[in-house]
Amino acid sequence: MYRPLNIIIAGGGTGGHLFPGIAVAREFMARNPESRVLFVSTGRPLELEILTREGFSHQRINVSGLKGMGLFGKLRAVMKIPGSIWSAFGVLRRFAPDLVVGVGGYSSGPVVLAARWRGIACVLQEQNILPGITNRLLSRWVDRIYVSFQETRFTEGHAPAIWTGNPVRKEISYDDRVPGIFSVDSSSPPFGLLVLGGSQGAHSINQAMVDAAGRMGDIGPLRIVHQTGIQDAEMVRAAYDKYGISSDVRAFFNDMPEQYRKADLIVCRAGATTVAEISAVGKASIFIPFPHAADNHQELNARTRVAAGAAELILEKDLDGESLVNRIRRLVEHPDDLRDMAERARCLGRPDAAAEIVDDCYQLLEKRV
Ligand SMILES: CC(=O)N[C@H]1[C@@H](OP(=O)(O)OP(=O)(O)OC[C@H]2O[C@@H](n3ccc(=O)[nH]c3=O)[C@H](O)[C@@H]2O)O[C@H](CO)[C@@H](O)[C@@H]1O
Repeated sequence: MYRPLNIIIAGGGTGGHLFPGIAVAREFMARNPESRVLFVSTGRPLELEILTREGFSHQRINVSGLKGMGLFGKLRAVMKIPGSIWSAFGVLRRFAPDLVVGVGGYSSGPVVLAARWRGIACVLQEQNILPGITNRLLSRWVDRIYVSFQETRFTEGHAPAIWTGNPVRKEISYDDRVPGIFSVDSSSPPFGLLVLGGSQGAHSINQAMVDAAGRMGDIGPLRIVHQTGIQDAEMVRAAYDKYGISSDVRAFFNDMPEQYRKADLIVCRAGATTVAEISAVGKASIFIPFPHAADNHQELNARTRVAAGAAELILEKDLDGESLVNRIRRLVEHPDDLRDMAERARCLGRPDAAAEIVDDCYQLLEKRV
C-alpha cells in the first residue's frame, strides 16, 4: 500500500517539460488517490489550459529566464530571483510537500532551491540528452536525477542519476491490443502523415509543407494531419485545399494519442518528449530538429534514434519542399522500411518511465523517514 503524498511538480513552460510532469503526477495519483499534486511554474496560457483539463492545481511563480536576454533583461531576471525564492517558501509552507519534482525550465529553480533549504526531498527529471541549464545548476542540490537518455551526463558532484526514460502519458504508449499501431499497410489507403512542430508549431516545417503540397500529386492518396502553431494555420490549410489534399490542420491537438495511432509516418521537430512518445507508440519518423535549441540538443536527441535505424533526419539547412517530398515519397513507396523503422523505434521506448520514477521516489522517501 502506498501512503498518500503531497507532491509539487516544479517547472514546465512548454509541453515538452509539462507532459512528463503530468505523466509522473498521474502515476502518483494512481498509487494513492488521496495524494495531492500541485504544479508550480510561470503559468503560460497553454500550460494552464492543459492543467485545468487534466484536473491538476497550479500555482504561479514570478520568475524570468536568463537565456537569450539582453543585458537589461538579464538584470531584471536576476533581480526577480530573491522574490521568487521568497514566494517559493510561501508555497512550500502552505502546501507542505513531501517531495518536489523539478521537470526543468527556469521556474523550477527557486522552488527546488527553497525546498532543499527546508530539507524537503527533491528530485529532477531531465528530458533531453543534454541537460538544460536549470537542471545542471540544481543537479548537486537534489537527491536523484531521472534521465531520459542513457547517454546523458551531468558535471561532477551531481546527485545519483538513474536512466528511466522520459515519462510518457499512458494512453500514448504502444499497446498491441489497439488496432492502428504498425498500421503501415499499402492496401488500406490513404497514407496517414502526421506533421508536428513541437508544442508551439514550427514555421520552417510549415513553410516546407506548403512548398511540398504542390509536389505531392504522384504520391497516392494521402491524409495529412498537421499541427502548425497559432501563426500559420490558415496558410497551411489553404495550401492543402488548393491541391485537393485531405487534411486536418490545427494550431494544437488535444487528442495526440489518437493522432499518433492513425499515423503511418511522422514528420516533426525533435523535442525530447515528442521523441520519447514516438518510441512509446512505435512509429516511423523524419526528424527536423530546431537548430536554435540550447547547445543544439534537438539534433542530438534525434541522432540517437537515427543511429538505431528508428528514424530519418533532415537538418533545417537542407529543408525545403522538394527534399521533404522526396523523403516522404520514398518511404510511402517502401512500406517495409517504414515498418522496420517503427519496430526499431518501439524497441527504444521506455513506457514504464513514470512508474519507475514513482517507485524510486517512494523508496527515497522511505529511507528519509
Ligand atoms: C524550442 C525548444 O527549446 N523546445 C524544447 C521544448 O520543446 P516542446 O515543448 O516543443 O516539446 P516536445 O516536442 O518535447 O513535446 C511536445 C509535447 O506537446 C504535445 N503536443 C504537441 C503538439 C500538439 O498539437 N499537441 C500536443 O499535445 C506532444 O504530445 C508532447 O507531449 O521542450 C523539449 C523537452 O524539454 C525540448 O527537447 C525542446 O527542445
